[in-house]
Amino acid sequence: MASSQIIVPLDVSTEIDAIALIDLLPEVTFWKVGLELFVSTGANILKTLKSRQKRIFLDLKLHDIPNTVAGASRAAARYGVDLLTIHSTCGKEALTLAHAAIQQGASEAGVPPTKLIAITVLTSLSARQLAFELKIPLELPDYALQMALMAQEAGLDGAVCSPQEVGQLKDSCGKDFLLVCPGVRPSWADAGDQKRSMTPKQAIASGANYLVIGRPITAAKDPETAWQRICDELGDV
Ligand SMILES: O=c1ccn([C@@H]2O[C@H](COP(=O)(O)O)[C@@H](O)[C@H]2O)c(=O)[nH]1
Repeated sequence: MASSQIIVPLDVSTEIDAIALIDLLPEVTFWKVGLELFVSTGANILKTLKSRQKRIFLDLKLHDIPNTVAGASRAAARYGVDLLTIHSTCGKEALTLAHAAIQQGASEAGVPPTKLIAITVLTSLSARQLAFELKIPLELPDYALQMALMAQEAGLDGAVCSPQEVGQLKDSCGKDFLLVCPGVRPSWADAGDQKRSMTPKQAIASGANYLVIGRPITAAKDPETAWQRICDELGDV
């Protein structure tokens, strides 16, 4: 296990706060830019991260009709980001077009193609919510698997899932299908709004390629110590 498998979200609303976090945690090599920061400040932060040789997960969770997600994916790929998210519930046609648009955007910009990964079931949802609020009749792990398989058939590079489903998805989708797990919580951290958590060590042992760990680090009294504690706990997994 390398600390390079941990992605830390920049869930702040100003560029100043984002840069303060990046400076505070120089050992973090992979940062996530999500909706709060991107909507608040635009794409400038991507240039800042690139100028510091950081890897970028652009977590925009695209969800729209095929033509629109394709346009947005093409535009995102031109930034040369490493990962981009789209909701699997856009459907297979939208996923396929978005994936093709990324190849086009990347080749126009002369950058390596962004890996497009599909959100299966948000880690903030419980099995009960999936059944009673979203009216999905499948059991949650089976639904997450079906979403991942559809994304794989559409040519996507991977999926986002909770650590609780990652083992089953890895077995079914194979080792080359990238699995990124948010909803990761060390035993000493609050779950907050995450409903299907596991510890970092359990998530990696179950097959996650990358872990997204935010508040246990960024909202800690001492983020550097929290980061180091997580790296130490992962040790030799
Ligand atoms: O299913 C998902 C997809 C994305 N996320 C994002 O990951 C981080 C998690 O942050 P924590 O502070 O560790 O809870 C956050 O940016 C989410 O937008 C997710 O949690 N679940």
